[in-house]
Parts: sequence; structure tokens; C-alpha cells
Amino acid sequence: MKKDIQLIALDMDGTLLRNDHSVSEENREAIKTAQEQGKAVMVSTGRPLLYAEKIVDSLNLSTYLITVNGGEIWSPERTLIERTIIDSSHVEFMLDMALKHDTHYWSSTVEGVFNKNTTFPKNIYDFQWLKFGFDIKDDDVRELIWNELSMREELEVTNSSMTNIEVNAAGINKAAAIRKVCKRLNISMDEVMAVGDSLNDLAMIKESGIGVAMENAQPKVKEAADWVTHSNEDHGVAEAIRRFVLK
Ligand SMILES: O=C(O)COP(=O)(O)O
Repeated sequence: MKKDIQLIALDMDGTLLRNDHSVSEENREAIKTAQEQGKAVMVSTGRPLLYAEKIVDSLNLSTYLITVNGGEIWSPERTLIERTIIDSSHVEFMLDMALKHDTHYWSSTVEGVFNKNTTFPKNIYDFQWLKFGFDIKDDDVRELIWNELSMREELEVTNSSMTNIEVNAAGINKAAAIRKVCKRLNISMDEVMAVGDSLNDLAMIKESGIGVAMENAQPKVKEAADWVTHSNEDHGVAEAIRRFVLK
């Protein structure tokens, strides 16, 4: 498959990062070379800016940044371009579900990141909710909650691991955000290579010119991908960049 890739969109956890959350020298080198060859390299993550920024800065990426699964899009200068929040009434519902089923839960808000073990806000309506997450070991409970959430048309339901559920406002996903970035860069989705491992990467993997799944990706993600690269522990990002982008 020979395509003229201009933008590389990389997921973080399970993709760009090793399991210890570091970036390998091999991945750093491939990203650096791609940028030297004039390609834009972008992180497209489920993480909030606070937990992505340090790693992104260490890579000297010169283009846009997508955080909270597309809930926020940042300019190369790190000014906010777009933000989409979840209506607080849905957050109230999700919190009730988490409490009822005694699951772990967390949320990224504009005001900060909270979870079950920190002080989770009681005054739901005073916060701007970007993403709500559950972590559920029990398959039946996870499926039940997933199905309940999927019935709400205003919500986008996905995951970033086999045991979690991540929820954004409907229509918010990494592919939709990349489309907006492409418009700004004046390129098409066909000129994008997206690399990821979880369901929150599925849309961008399907819609990009080249969609790459990690060796460690979830089965559905591997099925949808054009190619499966090495694992996150084995510099799969560098391998994909060398194969599809570098001259
Ligand atoms: O949602 C998360 O926190 C995981 O982020 P990721 O999308 O970069 O894997």
C-alpha cells in the first residue's frame, strides 16, 4: 500500500508508550526522522492534557494535539481550538450507575481529574465534564453498563483497555477530531496514518488512509486495521512509520 502520508496520528497508552509509560529511543528516532522529512506527527489520546503534555513536549511535536478522545483539540502553540463537554445530567446518571454497581470510576473535567479515590465532586452541575470512565473487572457488569450507556444517543461509548468504558459526548472521537485537524492542515484523511490499540482508536484507524493496529491491540481493532505492527513493548510505532512514511 503506497500512500502519500502527511500526518501521523498516534495513540499513547498501549501504542506510543511502553507498559512503563516511557517512549523508546527507537520510537523517538522514527518520529524525529518523520518530522525532519516534513511530516506532521500528532498525539491523539484519551488522556487529558495534564497527563499527556510532558510526554508530548519531550517529543518536540510541532503540530496539533488531540486529548480526551477528541473532547479537546489544541493548536501547535497549545491554545484551545475546540472543546466539547458532556451534559451534566448524563454524568449524574453515570455516577449513579458506578455507585450502584460498585465499580471504579473517574472523570476528566476542565477543572481537573477526579476518581473514586479522590474527592469526587458532589456538585456535578458546577463542573465541565470532558470524559467519564469506568473500570470494571466483571464482564457481565461491564456489558450491562455498556449496553445501558449505548442507549443514550447523546453519548459516545468506547474503551481504552479491555476492562474500562470511556464516555464522551456523542460524535466526539479521535477520527472526528483528526478530520478537523486535516481541514486546518489542508490535507485529506487519506493522507493520514493512524496507529492505535483500543476501541477509542477504531474510528481513526478505519477512517485514515492507513490504519495500523498494534500487535497488542484488541481483536476488533486488529480486524479493522490495514496492517498490524509490532507491540508497544517492541517499538510498533517506529516500525509503522518506517514502513509507510519514511523515505
Ligand atoms: O484514555 C486513556 O486515558 C488512555 O489514553 P489513550 O487513548 O492514549 O490510550
